[in-house]
Amino acid sequence: MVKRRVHVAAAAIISATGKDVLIARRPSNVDHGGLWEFPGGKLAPYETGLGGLKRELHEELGVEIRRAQPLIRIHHEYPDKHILLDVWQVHEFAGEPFGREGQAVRWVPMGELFKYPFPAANLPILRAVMLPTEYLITAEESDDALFLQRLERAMVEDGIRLVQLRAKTLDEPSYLARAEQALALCRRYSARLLLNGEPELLKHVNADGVHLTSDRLMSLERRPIAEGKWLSASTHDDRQLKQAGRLGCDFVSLSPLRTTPSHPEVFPMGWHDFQQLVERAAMPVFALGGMTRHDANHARAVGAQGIASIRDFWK
Ligand SMILES: Nc1nc2c([nH]c(=O)n2[C@@H]2O[C@H](COP(=O)(O)OP(=O)(O)OP(=O)(O)O)[C@@H](O)[C@H]2O)c(=O)[nH]1
Ligand SMILES: [Mg+2]
Repeated sequence: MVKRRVHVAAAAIISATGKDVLIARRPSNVDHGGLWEFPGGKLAPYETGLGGLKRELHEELGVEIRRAQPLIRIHHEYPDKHILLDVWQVHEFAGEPFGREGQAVRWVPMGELFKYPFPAANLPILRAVMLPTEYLITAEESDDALFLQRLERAMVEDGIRLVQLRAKTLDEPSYLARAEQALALCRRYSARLLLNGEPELLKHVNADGVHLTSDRLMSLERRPIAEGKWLSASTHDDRQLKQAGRLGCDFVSLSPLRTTPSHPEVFPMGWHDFQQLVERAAMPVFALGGMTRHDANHARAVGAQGIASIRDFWK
């Protein structure tokens, strides 16, 4: 059977406070009826993603998009069709959204999205909505006080809300002690903290998740931590991205985009190859390797969640 290919544009509409997202319930008589969704619909052959989305949001909700940014593109195989979900984050709109087709419409705090039943293709979208555009990877720092001072600066001045504690030069007791302190600081700023290392570290420090090295990623047969915690991993190629998909990683970094002083011997992939890899990834992907905040918009334009960096946030 040759499957139908359907291109759908959908919107994660963000409230003015930045805290809530608008979802709608699909009528019971259609495909995936009764499930919740991000408003949108099928594109006509002549439409672009954003063009079609503007029409759909007008038809379904009575709103006009003022400012939108690509969020994530998902390819998903349903039994009867191949679907491309082209999802945009809408930051500004005109009009008061209501269910013009009689559908229920609701503003939901981002952290509560997981409580609603969505179609199977939507899981990566939920993750993307909850994740920020910037992922801070901490630098090696021998002094705990200086470490905490730099981490706090990044949260206060750069607005960092997602942190990976990478400290390869510390032994385990020192790492765990630093992790406790970093976690307390992250909690004050509502930032999430992932531990870089073995999944078992979570038994000692109740952080938000774990980041796996690519070697560790490839050695695992199943997701090593519960669904309630975030699982991320370092990836460098298609094979590792596929493995991340199999394990159910919530997001990954993909590197090296550019050459960096830390890995001068590694050949960089550049934006073209990066875009091709991201297009087939099953989860949000952060671009890593010589990235700065100035690259974030471009990273989003080629399908990434945003950028990950050590140096740009560590001052
Ligand atoms: N709009 C939307 N569709 C989704 C989402 N997730 C998902 O799997 N889909 C699927 O993508 C397809 C979109 O179709 P749709 O019913 O919204 O299309 P439409 O607004 O153009 O309606 P129509 O074809 O009935 O006129 C459906 O098969 C739907 O189940 C989502 O979050 N939002
Ligand atoms: Mg629709």
